[in-house]
Amino acid sequence: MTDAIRRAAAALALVRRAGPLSCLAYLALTVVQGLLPAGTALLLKWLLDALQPGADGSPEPLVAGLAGLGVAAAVLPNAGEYLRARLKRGILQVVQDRLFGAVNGFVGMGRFESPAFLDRLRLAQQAAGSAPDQITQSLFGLLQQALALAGLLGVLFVISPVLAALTVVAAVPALLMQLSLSRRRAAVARGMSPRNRRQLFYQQLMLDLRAVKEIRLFGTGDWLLGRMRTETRAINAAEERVDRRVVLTQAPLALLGAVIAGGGLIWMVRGAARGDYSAGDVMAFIAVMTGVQGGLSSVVTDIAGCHQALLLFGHYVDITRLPPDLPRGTARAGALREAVELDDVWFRYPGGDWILRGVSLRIAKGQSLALVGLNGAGKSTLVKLLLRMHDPERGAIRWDGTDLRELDPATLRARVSAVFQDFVSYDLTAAENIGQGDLTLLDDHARLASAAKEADIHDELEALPRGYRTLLSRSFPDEDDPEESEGTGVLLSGGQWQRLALARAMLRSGRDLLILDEPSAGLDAAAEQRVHEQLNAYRDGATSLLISHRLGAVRGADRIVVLAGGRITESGSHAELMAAKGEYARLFTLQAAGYTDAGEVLC
Ligand SMILES: Nc1ncnc2c1ncn2[C@@H]1O[C@H](COP(=O)(O)OP(=O)(O)OP(=O)(O)O)[C@@H](O)[C@H]1O
Repeated sequence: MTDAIRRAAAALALVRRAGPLSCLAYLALTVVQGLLPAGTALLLKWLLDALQPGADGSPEPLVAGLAGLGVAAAVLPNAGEYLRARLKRGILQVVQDRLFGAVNGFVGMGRFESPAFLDRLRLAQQAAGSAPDQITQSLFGLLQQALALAGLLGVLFVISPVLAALTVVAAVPALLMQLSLSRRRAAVARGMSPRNRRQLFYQQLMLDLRAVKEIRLFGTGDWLLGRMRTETRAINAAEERVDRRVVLTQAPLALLGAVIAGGGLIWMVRGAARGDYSAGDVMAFIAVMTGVQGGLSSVVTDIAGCHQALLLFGHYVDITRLPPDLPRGTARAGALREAVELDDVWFRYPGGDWILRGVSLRIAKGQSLALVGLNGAGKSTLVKLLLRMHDPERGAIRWDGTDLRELDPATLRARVSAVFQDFVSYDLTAAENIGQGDLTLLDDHARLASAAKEADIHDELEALPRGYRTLLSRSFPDEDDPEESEGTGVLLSGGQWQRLALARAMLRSGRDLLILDEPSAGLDAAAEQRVHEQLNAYRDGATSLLISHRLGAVRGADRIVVLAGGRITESGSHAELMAAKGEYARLFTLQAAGYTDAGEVLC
């Protein structure tokens, strides 16, 4: 209950923040609308009593009053709808800002790799879009209905206290039933969240340009459609079960209401025949009963809607109030003076086996270090730890002797530049794609072009239809030319994207540490050679970590380390490792033999 109050308070605070004036106006409208039914019933009773033979007083003012209330009843809902829509837009803006602000505030990436968290995030996103409006509507609706009911029950109480009491008592089971149903609905929404996300995944996959080719070639479209249908059917079946329960429980409750209303009318008519009630009383009773029945069912629906929205809204509130995923240090990472060191680092993903089992490694300032190892050895994981996307479970990583956990992560990351193996191809212009590396240089064409030159992609970008302003996507119309229905965007090749990602890293040149995770994957032989020449020149004297399966590219590094079985198993220069005849020498010889054989065949 306290949770519900806390969430309702949070939702109302949001509504007030989204539009204080609209909120006040909506409240005033709600109160006036709430008082309308009782006012109408009273005026009706007085009018009928005034029309009785021998009654004194003129009916005209009462007719005018009734007409006035009729106009108000017709006009006010429209004004209310306008205010509600206005509030809804404001609320949406605030909640989206807060939700995505909270998500962007996570230090690491562990939460994004947790299915349970992703389910909560989806529910929070859903709640952010609809719950505050639903809560406002149902809370204000409740206020309006409560006022209307209080007024109507007051009128009914004056006519017959017994009928008033019976009507209130009959509402209690309906209320309890609705609360239990809304709890069930929220549980279904929670239970269906993984299915909803999978359904969305299949939908997006079928629409994703990157997936279209494989789907066509492998003929997996119908299979994906079938999977999407299975999820949709399961979601529908769960919702259908709740809906059926709603209908089955509501029918007897409606019958109970009808019995009370019908019985009450018989009672009133008989009473009127005995002269206990006036014609105005009977008329007012009919108006009151109609209003009370409708009002009670609205109250019950509003409470249920509000309860359900509050349960859903809980996910939003929880996400926006989550504690930091990783402790956030406050010390500023200074310019690297000596080394970045991994000291007996152990790491595993939640529920998994150890990936790193006591890795100790020193990347000295000015040193170019290469890290090699088989697929799945943990090289990219080590990079994630260096950038503090995760914390080691045991051991520590130190930046000039300071544990990364003590550093402000933003200042640490500002000192590093990196190309990830799974870099992102943004649906943005070429300039913006490079500019993601340093947003302060987004409009500095000279710097963007110089980074592109270092990554050997400048000429190709310059040759695009709009040069650096060309949109690198076929998913959106060009913002500069929205009328062009065919779109003016261009798609780059895999190797061109790879070099663009490298340019993004190069824009951050001059940082203290450069991390290159497979920077030449997908490049043609000539481009690979040019890129590595550039990189070698760039890495000379700079502190860098290069990960590559192309051992020809790593041989020039000052030091090469081999990661195997979660540990550093070999370390030295290319010549030293070859002389040691260990795993590195085996892999290098294997690769070199492949080239030699090819050469021999060609010759
Ligand atoms: N988010 C994750 N959750 C669970 N396991 C993961 C996650 N990311 C990676 N792994 C696992 O950790 C291991 C190391 O993966 P990692 O990507 O670090 O290897 P790698 O050495 O970079 O491999 P490759 O040479 O193929 O790029 C793999 O077994 C992988 O399945």
